[in-house]
Parts: sequence; C-alpha cells; structure tokens
Amino acid sequence: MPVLGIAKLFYRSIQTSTKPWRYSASMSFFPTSPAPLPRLALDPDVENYIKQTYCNSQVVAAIGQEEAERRFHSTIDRLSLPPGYTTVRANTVNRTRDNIREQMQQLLMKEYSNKAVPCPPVEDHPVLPDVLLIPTTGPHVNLQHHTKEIMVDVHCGAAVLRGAHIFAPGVLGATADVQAGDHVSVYVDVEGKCLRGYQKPYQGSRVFVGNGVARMNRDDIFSVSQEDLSGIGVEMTSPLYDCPPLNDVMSDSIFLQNLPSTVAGHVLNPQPGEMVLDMCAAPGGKTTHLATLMKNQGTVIAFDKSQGKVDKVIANARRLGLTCIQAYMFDGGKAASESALCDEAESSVGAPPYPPNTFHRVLVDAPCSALGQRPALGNKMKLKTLKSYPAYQRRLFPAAVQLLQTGGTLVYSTCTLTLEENEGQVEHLLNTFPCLELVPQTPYLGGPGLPGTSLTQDQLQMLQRFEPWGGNRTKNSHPSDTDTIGFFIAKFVKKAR
Ligand SMILES: C[S@@+](CC[C@H](N)C(=O)[O-])C[C@H]1O[C@@H](n2cnc3c(N)ncnc32)[C@H](O)[C@@H]1O
Repeated sequence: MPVLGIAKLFYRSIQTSTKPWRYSASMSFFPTSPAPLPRLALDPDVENYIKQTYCNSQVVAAIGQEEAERRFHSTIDRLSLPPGYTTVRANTVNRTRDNIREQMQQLLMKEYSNKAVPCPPVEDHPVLPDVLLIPTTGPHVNLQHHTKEIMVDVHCGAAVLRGAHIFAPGVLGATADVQAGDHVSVYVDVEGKCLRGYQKPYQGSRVFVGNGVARMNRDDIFSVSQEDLSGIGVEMTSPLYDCPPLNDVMSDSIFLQNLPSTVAGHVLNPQPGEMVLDMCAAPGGKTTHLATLMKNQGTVIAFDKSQGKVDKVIANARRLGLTCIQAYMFDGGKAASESALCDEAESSVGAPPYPPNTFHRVLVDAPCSALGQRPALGNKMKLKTLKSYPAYQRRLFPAAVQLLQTGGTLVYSTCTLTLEENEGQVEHLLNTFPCLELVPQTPYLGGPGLPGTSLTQDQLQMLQRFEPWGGNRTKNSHPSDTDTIGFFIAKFVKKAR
C-alpha cells in the first residue's frame, strides 16, 4: 500500500476515535475541549486599544455592540492557542508539491511510529498551490503531571505549542534532580519572573504545555553560560497540542510559514525575470517565497535593519537554493535616491539605494505590533510602544512608492490587529500618494477590512483580514483559512499621474 494510503487509514482511525477531535466535511479536525491555556494577559490599556478597533462606532453601527464585543473577546481568547494547522510552504523550484508531500508523510509516519497519538495527514491546500497542511491536534487534556519539572519562557513555550522540542539554552529552570532520560513536565513562566537556574518547583504564574524526556542533566545545562549551550535539552513526547516537529526537516524543500503570510506572497504575484523589493525581509519567509514564485529567475532585493537579521535571510535563501536573492542591511525608508545609478543589466542591480521606478513589485511587510501572532502566552507591550508603530511604518512608504515602477504592484501587510496599523495605513497611503490605486486581491481567503476609517465599503472589500475569531469563514472556506494568526493585506497598483 502506498504510504499516503497508510496515512489515510490512520486518519480514518482518528475520525472514529473522536474524543479530542471533531471531524469536518473538509477532512480536517479541530480541538473541541475547552482550552486549558489561560487567556493572554495584555496590558489593560493595550487591550482597551484593541477593543476600540473591534468595537468602534462604525463597527457597532453595522453589527451591534454585543456582536462587536463577542468578536473582540473571541479574538483575545484565541491568541493563546496555536492555529488549527501547521502550514508548510513547499519549495517548488526543483520539486513538485506532490513529491514533497509524499516525502513529508513518510517522515511523519516514522516519527509517529513510537508516539501515543496517531500520525497526522499531510494535505494539499485546496487553493494555494504550494502549501501543505498538517492539522494541529489537542488539547490533550489528560496528560499526567510529573514531579520533575522544567520551566521555559513565553517564546520557548509558544514554540513548544507549535511542535518544537526544547533546546538547552531555552531551559530557564529545572527541579534539582532532573537527569537525562527523566520524564519531565514542562511549564511556561508567564510573567517572566523565573530566574535562570531556578531549582525548586516554580510557584509563580505558570502554564503547563506538555511532557517530555530530558536529554541533558540539570547540572550540564546550568554549569555553562547560555551562549555556550547547544543541543536538545528536552524532547517533547506528549505536548499539550500536537504539531509535528519540522525544524531541520527537509530543510532544502520546505519553509514553515503561517498561512496568511503565504497568501501575501501570492497576492504580490511576482513573475520570473522581474525586479522585486522586499523592504522588511528577515528572516526571509516572504523573500524566499517571492523567489520561489519567480522560479529563481530575476532579482529579489531584501532589506533588514541589522546584519544578524540579514544573515538569517541569506541562510534561508541558501538552504533553499535560491540564488536570485540579494540581501542588504539597509533602512528601507532611505532606499530611494534620485542620484543612485542602476546597473545596465536590469537583472543585476548592486547595493542600495536605488533610483525611482526600479522595481516591478514592492512588498512592505511592515514591522508591527504583532498582536495577531499566536500562540502568545505573554505580552508585556505598553500602550506607548503600540502607538509608536503607525508613524514608524509611514517612514517606509515614500521610498516604497518612489521605487515602484508605474504599473507596478505594492503590497502592504502586517501581522497585527489594530485599525491604525492596517486600514488606517491604507487610508494614509491613498491620501498621501494619489498615484496609488487600491485593487482587489487574488487569492482571497481572508475577510474584508474593518470599518472605522474613511475607506468605503468597496475599498474595505478589497482588503484582506485574517481574524483569529474566524471572521472570514464562508461556506467554501477550508478550516485552515479561518483558524490562523491575525493578519492584514492591502494591494495597490501605481498609476501613471
Ligand atoms: C514583520 S517582520 C518581517 C518578516 C518577513 N517579511 C518574513 O516574512 O519573514 C518586519 C521586519 O522589518 C524589519 N525592519 C524594521 N525596520 C526596518 C527598516 N527601517 N528597514 C528595513 N527593515 C526594517 C525588522 O527588523 C523585521 O525583521
């Protein structure tokens, strides 16, 4: 029997042993148990600010106060939970998605042969031609709690909820007697108060994220500085939510990427041979997607603001074999210069800055307050920081518009929820740059923009919002499209003036 056939058999057994999952007609499953993870604790002023987005007077006039508040609370409630699917972007330059899916399914079958939970199926996304989907299962609420404990921070905890093992530098604390080979329970220090090396069971605010087996002795973890540590500290064997550990797996063929981010690449729709600018690129998820869509032909220029971040883009381009990417440490806001010269051969520009009208397409995947990211177990952002993002984002726009050729495409995206960083920036772009025209997007898997600015209903319909509360659900939606991180996409074309 072909491997995929075996996977389907496993899958059928999942459907009939229904406990933690529910079967949906689109061959997918979601957790049904109440979430054992607490609601994300935000600074009250920040939470109130987000509430103003979901419950502003125009929204309330359209859907009523009660429904607006339901959507707001449902959004915040879902932020601590992982998305319903792990989405994997296939590097289709030299291989087909079918081929990559089959190899991945085989690897997962091997990985899950010793696990208590069944092997999940790897499915094709029905619309996105290069995306593979693996359903998240859980929460597995009946896990035993071991007496030996490991503490990790909120970032490591979020990675565990998305399928990662725990690397030794991520271990914050471990009970005194933890030895390699011990079964341990893993907790997240939600308030960031646990000091490195803590050895009693931690009594502060903490959240259980699953069980694992220690792969290092406690003393070996804490006797060296964090910078000198490497390797897996805890292998997660029974996580609260089960997502396959795919880091370092098939690394030349796949990129783990949230589904709305893959949509942003398709909306920009770069073509082989074009000149494309990715203004805010690290770690290179979208840069590498754009290069893949261009079949590695043409040029993708990628900026980020520190060399360490640029190195990540370069490393990701290298592992995926994408040679058409040039990455530079450069402030995107300063990338346009009337006096800059372009190389004669259009496809081989050098370092920035660049003259106006250099690029066929520009992506501004802006630095943002990232409030749509999930799972999020802690967030210490203050209102002042949240309010600083729109002005910072606007600094990038003049260069983005100048560098775009007439007839070229600009995509603006964020992974956050607020009106000011999303619809508000679209309003600003249209008011400030009369050459920009807002246009409809393909593919369209999200929902419309939120009322609350001067944008018209028609304009809101051209925006694409992915809402953690599932606001974009239609009768044709695949479940992977409606249980995502929060994300926003706007697409513009530069008209001749
Ligand atoms: C949302 S992240 C980009 C994610 C990336 N596009 C991806 O898909 O992997 C925003 C990035 O913008 C970078 N950034 C912030 N200010 C910048 C600037 N002035 N110029 C270029 N990049 C900047 C940040 O360092 C951060 O890496």
